[in-house]
This record gives sequence, structure tokens and C-alpha cells, in this order.
Amino acid sequence: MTPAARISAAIEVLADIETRRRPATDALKDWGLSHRFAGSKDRAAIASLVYDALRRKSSAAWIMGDATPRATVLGMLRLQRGLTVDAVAALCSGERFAPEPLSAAERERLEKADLGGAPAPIAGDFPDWIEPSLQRLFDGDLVPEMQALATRAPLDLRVNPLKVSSRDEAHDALPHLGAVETPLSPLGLRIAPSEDGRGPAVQSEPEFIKGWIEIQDEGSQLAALISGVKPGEQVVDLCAGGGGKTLALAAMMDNQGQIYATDNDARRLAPIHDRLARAGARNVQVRTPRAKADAVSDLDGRIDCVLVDAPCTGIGTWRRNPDAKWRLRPGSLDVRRKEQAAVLDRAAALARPGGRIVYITCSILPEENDDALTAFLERNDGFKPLPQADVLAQAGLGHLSALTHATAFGLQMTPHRTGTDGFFVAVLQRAS
Ligand SMILES: C[S@@+](CC[C@H](N)C(=O)[O-])C[C@H]1O[C@@H](n2cnc3c(N)ncnc32)[C@H](O)[C@@H]1O
Repeated sequence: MTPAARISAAIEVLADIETRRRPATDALKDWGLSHRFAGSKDRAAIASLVYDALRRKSSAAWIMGDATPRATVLGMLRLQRGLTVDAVAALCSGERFAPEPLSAAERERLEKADLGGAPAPIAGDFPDWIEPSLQRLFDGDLVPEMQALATRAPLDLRVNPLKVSSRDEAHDALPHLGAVETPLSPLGLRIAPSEDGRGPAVQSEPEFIKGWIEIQDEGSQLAALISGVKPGEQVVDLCAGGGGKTLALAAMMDNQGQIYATDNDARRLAPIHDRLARAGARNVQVRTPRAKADAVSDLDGRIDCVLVDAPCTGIGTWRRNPDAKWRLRPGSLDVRRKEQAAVLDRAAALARPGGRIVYITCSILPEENDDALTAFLERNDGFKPLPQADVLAQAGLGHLSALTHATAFGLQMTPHRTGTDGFFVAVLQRAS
């Protein structure tokens, strides 16, 4: 397919997403099935155009004065991809499979590409109903923060010390990936986003298969490190899901002590077994829930560290999943808040006297972070939040203090401040 034909296809897919209100992945899959001549490079390039258009949906529509799929894609090419007006016009030749030529009005709009005077939800490309919440956290930085969350994310890897002696060794074994060291996590390697949005096939690399590396955002790596778990501790990973944090914790503990990994959704937990085996993590007991029974009821009051990687809206990962931002509804935030209260209360019973709860979300909404903890502390006396400076110093991550947003109870990472996904972390200690 020509680059122009890919643009026509992206406009078609966006129209499908809008008219049928369906997830981008479904619309892209259907498009691929009904256009079998398109190769994998074409499909990846079209997906990348669609996701970039979703990243900049509001701002692209604003500069074009028009919210149609065509206008959104044209505006995105200018705003997100930095194409000149002539380059956009050359793609819109009107020839076979190419979009129609630019109108005089479209040309004029693209020339100006003016976001001056745009309200924050437009300039920062987010749904306007979350503006008051975001304003509480970001205040004057709201637009740059949200613009950073509308960019493409790099692909981050975590080097696994259970399998490889140093980050350098892993880096040197994978020169063709063009990775560089992440600036904040001592275990991270970073592959910059490619122009066409296609990432390298990391999972096919022999070093991945041998367990030397895992795919994990630097923010998620830091959240695990901030937990400060040590060899010999008793740890529950209460929302272990596919085990991203569990693997990081096992490496921090050098396979000594015990991690109990569980989740209330057995299906989410399923991939953890293969991942643990590949990573050489041997101190993890997976507790798969059976029916409604509590899989960790025997551990109440015995645990040094309960990791709560809570279910959340995932707003902090919008760089990777821009479709989600336009699908978020107040009702889903309410559901997540109830789940957060439930997992926190469950964690409280597991912590031993003097033990700690590490509360993590990949959200930037105060409702899911400090507010959830305020309500928890009101329901559970006997816990107190530990000062972030102390927590970071203990974890050997003092350099994060100046970079992250300090909140009432924890710290907030963001793409703008830390170049990571938007992770929140707070540590609460149970009285001895
Ligand atoms: C953010 S995800 C976990 C990601 C995982 N820790 C990782 O690093 O890959 C949140 C998880 O919480 C689980 N969850 C939701 N409510 C829960 C509950 N009441 N008890 C335990 N797990 C719960 C969800 O099934 C989901 O897998």
C-alpha cells in the first residue's frame, strides 16, 4: 500500500470506531480481515495512524474546526507527526486510494495549526469531565502534563538480575535493539518509539526467552523498587495479574523469603506460571482463587509487605492505550474506586503489626490515589503513611524526590516529570 492509501484506510477505521462506538483494536482487526491484501507492515502503519489520531483527537479537530475522521487524521499529521502542509497535500492527491485533495479551508487551517485559546481538555486531549480532578494534581502544569500523556511511549525493558549479572551484559547482548539505559531505574533499558509505531519483536529474542529481560515500563519498575522488599520477607502480591510486579519483587528478594501471588481473577493470573519459570523466580507461591474462597486467608496478620497494585482506570498508561481515554466514563471510575477500597481493606488484614501496605495505581486521578487512602485511613486506624523522602531513601531512589509530584500520602510519576507512565505509589505502615 502507498502511504496515501494507508491514510485513507486510517480514516476509514476511525469512522468505524466512531459510528459503531467500538474499540480501536476490534475495528483494526476487522479492517485487516476485510482487506487481506494488506501486509503486516501496512496494518501496523495504519494502526499507528489510528492511535496517533486518537492521541490527538480533540486538538486535531480544534485546529481543523471539524471533528470528522478525515479532519482528525489531517490535523494529527500536522500536530503529532509534524508534517508540513505541502507534505499533507502531497498525500491527499485524490488519486486512486489516496484521500481527496485538500480544500482551501483545510489548507488554511493546517497552515495556522493554532491551539491558542484552546481550553485545557482540547489542548491536552482528554475528556473534559476529569478536568477538575486533574487540576487538583497538576494545577498550572495541567496542559503540558496532559500533552506529554498524549505522546507515544517508548518500549521499556527490565533486566532480570536472577538471570543476568548486569544491565550492561543484557544491553551488550542486544545491540540491534538500539536500547539505551533508562535514566531512573537501575535495571531499565529503553527502546525509543519508531516512526511507524512498530516495536521490535522483543518476545522472539533468545535473551527474552532465556528470561534475561522482561517488558516493563520504567514507572512500574520504580514502583516495585519503592516497595523496598528484601530477601527473607513474607510478601503478598494481592493483585498480581499477569505478574509484572511479582517478577520484579522476586528478583529484589534474590529468591529468598516468600511471595504469595494472587488475584481475584484466575484468568488474569494464568500467564504468571510461564513467566515465573522463564525468569527463574523460585520463591513465589501462586494462590489461584477457587470459586469465591479467599486464597490467602491463612496469611492474615503475618505479612511484612502487602503489595496492592490496584485495579484502576489506567489513565497513567494513555500513551500506550489512547483509545481508552475516550471510552472512560464516570461510572467506570466509581466501580474502580469500590474495588480499590475492597483490596485495601483486604490488605489491612494481611499486614502484620509493623508491616506495610504498598499501594500502587497507574492513574493520575486523586480520587484513585490520595482520596482512596484518606478513606482507607478513616476506616482503618492503626495505619500511617510513611514520608516519601524516607521511603525513597530506603529504596536507594532519593533522586526521585525532586522529579515526582509529592502528594499528601505518596508520589506521582508522570510522562512529563519522569518520562514514565503515570504511576502513583504510597507506603502505609501498620502500627507495631
Ligand atoms: C493493575 S492490575 C495488576 C497488574 C499486575 N500487578 C502486573 O504488574 O502485571 C490490577 C489487578 O487487580 C485485580 N483485582 C481487582 N479486584 C481485586 C480484588 N478484590 N482482589 C484481588 N485482585 C483484584 C484485577 O483482576 C487485576 O488483575
